[in-house]
Amino acid sequence: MTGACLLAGRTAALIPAAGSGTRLGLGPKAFVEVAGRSLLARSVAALAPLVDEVLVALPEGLELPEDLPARAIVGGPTRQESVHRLLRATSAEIVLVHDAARPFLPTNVVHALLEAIPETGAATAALPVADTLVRGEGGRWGGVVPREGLWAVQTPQGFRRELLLRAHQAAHEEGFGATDDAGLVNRLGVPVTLVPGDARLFKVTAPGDLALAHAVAAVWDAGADDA
Ligand SMILES: Nc1ccn([C@@H]2O[C@H](COP(=O)(O)OP(=O)(O)OP(=O)(O)O)[C@@H](O)[C@H]2O)c(=O)n1
Ligand SMILES: C[C@](O)(CO)[C@H](O)COP(=O)(O)O
Repeated sequence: MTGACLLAGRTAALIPAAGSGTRLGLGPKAFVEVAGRSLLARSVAALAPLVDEVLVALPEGLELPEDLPARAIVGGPTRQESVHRLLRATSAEIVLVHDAARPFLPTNVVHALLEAIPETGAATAALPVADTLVRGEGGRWGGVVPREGLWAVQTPQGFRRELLLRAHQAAHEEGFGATDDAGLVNRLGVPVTLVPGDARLFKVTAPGDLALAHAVAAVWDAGADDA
């Protein structure tokens, strides 16, 4: 439990995996396989050795494969609600929230995140934006958005559980929706530390991402996470 030892208290990995995978179009996405292993199995395998427990939110009616070292709960209608339920299902002091849909998680990113959490109680993996950004207006170039200072946010995201639970409860009561958990915490006025992510941590979202995932798996599965 190398990573967990950096922090006092128990650490849990919370994996929202209850999505329907509409954009990918192959059924519940967490169960889609890349080179013989599901996205969920890959995410669980990356985190289990680094934390005290792994909790997974699944679509209603689906079960966790027996060989995965994790505990399952039923997820909610949105990613935010799935994470809220996961938070209420653990008593760990530190939580790492990681999309099942990001199957290639390098160990060094988890270690960097665990080291960063004590600073403010919240940290996320993210990458500086490297492409030119433009606003699209009716399918046409609507003007450049300066990319200086812009980061693309990934998971995992790490928090003191009490802080993230407070952020989720506030959002829930106010009917506020966000696309990630760090955004909910920052909304409370708490700074979120940005930790360098990794290009291989891309989210499998659309069919084209699956081809990329197969290519990464060929290298990843041969040489662990320093591929
Ligand atoms: N109600 C939901 C929706 C999403 N997720 C999870 O949140 C992560 C990121 O979501 P996304 O990539 O959008 O997955 P889906 O919701 O399955 O995709 P889509 O929007 O194409 O249906 C995924 O691991 C997904 O399983 C979840 O736990 N509960
Ligand atoms: C949480 C996330 O992966 C960070 O980039 C992202 O916001 C999830 O977005 P989605 O539209 O729910 O896939």
